[in-house]
Amino acid sequence: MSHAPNTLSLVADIGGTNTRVALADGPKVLTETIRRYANSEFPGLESVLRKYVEDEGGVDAKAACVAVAGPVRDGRATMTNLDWTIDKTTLSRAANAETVSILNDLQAQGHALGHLEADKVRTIIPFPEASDHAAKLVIGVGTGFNAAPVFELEPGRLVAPSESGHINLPVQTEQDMRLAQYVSTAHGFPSIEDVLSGRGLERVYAFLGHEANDPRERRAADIMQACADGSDERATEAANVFTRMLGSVAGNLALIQLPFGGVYLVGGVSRAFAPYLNDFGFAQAFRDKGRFAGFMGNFGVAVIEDDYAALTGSAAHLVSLGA
Ligand SMILES: Nc1ncnc2c1ncn2[C@@H]1O[C@H](COP(=O)(O)OP(=O)(O)OP(=O)(O)O)[C@@H](O)[C@H]1O
Repeated sequence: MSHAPNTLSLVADIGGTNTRVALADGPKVLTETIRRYANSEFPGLESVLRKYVEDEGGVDAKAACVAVAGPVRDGRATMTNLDWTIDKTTLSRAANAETVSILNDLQAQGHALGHLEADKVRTIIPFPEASDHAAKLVIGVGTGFNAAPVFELEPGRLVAPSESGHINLPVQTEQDMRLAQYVSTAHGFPSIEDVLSGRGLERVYAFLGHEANDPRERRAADIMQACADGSDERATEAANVFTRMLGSVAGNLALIQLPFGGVYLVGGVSRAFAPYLNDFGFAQAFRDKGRFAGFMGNFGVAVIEDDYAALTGSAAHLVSLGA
């Protein structure tokens, strides 16, 4: 398929395992152009984008934006598990575009808010009245954990990046303390991401086995499947522990950023947990902030059930740059 020149932009979401690439018309991602590539099969971003252009039968993009699961500094991204150089020079060469931008993937998720289909936003805690300009907060739980506040300013939207998955796990109960110690013994430091991620859920399951003197291991997707069919009590308990920790951490981040416009959970693990958050105590843990428990009622919470939201956010960001 070939498109008219200089009307479309090229967007990509580089995750821990896969890169998704698409074309966008303004903030709208053209779903029929979305393609997914396994990172392990490519030496770098340039070759993935070249393959995409080839697969699409030629692309002439006026702008390009990539969302990267890793910190971005001075237009250069580094990834924890991937030896790719991602900078503006590489991107403009690969995409042959005038305007290029590199975002952290959670920044892209923040830029997607307001551009997603209504049926992709699942309310967990109802949203109280808020002004259109109220701050929002996106929290990503997938291969890793991260968060980004979203501010509506006069010149446009600001989504501030962070690396909040790497701060200490909060400890409130005796069990939290033992879980933090368990993670610390294995990894030297108990970070939020060590528990609140796909691998983290597997770790919580292993921790419960360690506590019960009955060690067993299961993959994250199997744990959620066992939760759904009620076939493994430990899986249900692991999902409960995970949900309460997620509520507690989301509440902490809400108190730091004051997102009166809402908290949005994104990522593959958030989507897998969406049907369980209410039953497993997310709201109670979110509000469990002592004398600020009532104040926590200011924040609504929703799950974004759209695997391509980072692509939409990248496209929306290019529009805001005037591309
Ligand atoms: N059904 C499921 N229940 C719970 N966790 C799951 C499920 N399916 C996948 N996961 C976990 O979700 C994580 C992947 O999350 P996500 O889909 O957000 O990927 P990502 O971080 O964007 O990167 P990539 O697409 O490259 O994997 C993995 O840790 C995996 O174990």
